[in-house]
Amino acid sequence: MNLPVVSVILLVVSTVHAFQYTELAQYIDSHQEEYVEALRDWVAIESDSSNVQKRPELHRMMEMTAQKLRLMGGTVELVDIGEQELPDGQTVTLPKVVTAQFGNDPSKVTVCVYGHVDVQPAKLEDGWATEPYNLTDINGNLYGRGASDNKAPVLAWIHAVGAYQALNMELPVNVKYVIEGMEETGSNGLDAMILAQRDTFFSDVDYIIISDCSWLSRRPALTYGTRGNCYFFAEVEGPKQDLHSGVYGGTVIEPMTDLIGILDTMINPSGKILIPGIREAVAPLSDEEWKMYQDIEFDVENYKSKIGVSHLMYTNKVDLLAHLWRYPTVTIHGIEGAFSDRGTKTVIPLRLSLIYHVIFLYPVVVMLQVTDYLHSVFAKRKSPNKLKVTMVIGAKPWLADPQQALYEAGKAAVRRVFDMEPDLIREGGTIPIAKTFQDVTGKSIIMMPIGGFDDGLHSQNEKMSRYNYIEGTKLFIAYLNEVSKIQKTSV
Ligand SMILES: C[C@H](N)C(=O)N[C@@H](Cc1c[nH]cn1)C(=O)O
Repeated sequence: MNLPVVSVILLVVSTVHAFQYTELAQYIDSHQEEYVEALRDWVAIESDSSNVQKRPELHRMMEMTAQKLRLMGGTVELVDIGEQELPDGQTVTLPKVVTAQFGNDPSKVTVCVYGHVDVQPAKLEDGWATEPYNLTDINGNLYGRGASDNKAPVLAWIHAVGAYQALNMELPVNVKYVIEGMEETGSNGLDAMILAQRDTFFSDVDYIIISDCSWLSRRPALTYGTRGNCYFFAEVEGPKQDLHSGVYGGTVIEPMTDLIGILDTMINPSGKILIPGIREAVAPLSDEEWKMYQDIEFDVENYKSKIGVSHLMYTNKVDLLAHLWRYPTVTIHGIEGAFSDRGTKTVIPLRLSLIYHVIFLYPVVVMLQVTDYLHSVFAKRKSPNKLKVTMVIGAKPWLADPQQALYEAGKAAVRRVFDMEPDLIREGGTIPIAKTFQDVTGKSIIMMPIGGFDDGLHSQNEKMSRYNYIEGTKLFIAYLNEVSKIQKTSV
């Protein structure tokens, strides 16, 4: 006689646990304007971590982030990570790291979402069509510095948890956040914080999720590798002051000539790195990788037109992707101290610094190889000037196995939201902290980008499309559900 009652109870239980994706997705769609306003508020903060003058803005950004999470009822901390030493020996306070926690049910999977709210520099006069710190919606694209890198993705992760809360739905996993303000300068201070909190904040974390990269095409992607990068200054110092080029030119061995001379020995016009030991340290592309790259959606013509060039270093897709994702290169960023204004100043600058990147694998190897090489090339010039080479950022590469359950969950979430299979890709940029997360916590990482292929990260007119922002939020909602299904021991 009791039978019907039991079956009713079972029915109720299964309804409560069903994933109500449709309701959550509708909630996201109907709160779209609110999310755009939240992004507008964040983009308005000039949280440029590379400019110490902007440090108060960065502190404000961290406080705003913490406050948003506090208002959602999270357990939030602003973790002091100490000071940053500047090249001139002065020190400035590092922006605090925001940690937050939603749920602590030991029977559930715990994910930790990492993101950053600092940005690269931007000025209208650099060629932006709109004010970089005033989010501007043009045809469904939200233009503003940091919109895609990485403010909208961080907000999307916050909205994802907020949607579950607003609909009174239980979160399928415990969610932690680590949000920092120094990613764009190499995540200063974060390694030490992760190490210090390994057995506390990170002790129950099962998986780490990072959404700080972009799709390669219009097809959603999951990212399983990032390049590392080493940032150098090579300074050549000559006469004790700038010199009139007519009065002294021809007698002086110029710092600029020395600097350009050594610059020309680092990489040849075909992209071959001339610094010994750098290219050779990277394994050749395997047959399996070749096949994977071949299957990836990547339109070379589209890529050329996106960046506005008629020719690239390589013509076929696989070579291009391999040189974008896994082979090292040298990129030159600037010469500090040189005359750069309009006009015809005739002066020999006394001191110049070459600012460049060697995008590669392990910073320690690169630092030694590059420093030794440049000094040896410089020595051959027999110049009386002085060369000083300094590596100011050494960010490690990261690589994961995309066969893991974590990626299967990612594929299922992409299928749910976009009704297609994601591309499995690598990223040419660096997430400086990814390798530390992997090494210190021993946990698996997935990178789940929502940025578009044409977002213009670090460039003029950076944007995030409404489509990617809103559908990306749905993707995170779906992912929380998919990742909750992984057995806690399975990786
Ligand atoms: C991929 C990520 N959004 C990013 O842009 N990372 C930076 C990290 C950085 C900055 N300086 C050194 N590393 C990048 O790859 O440039």
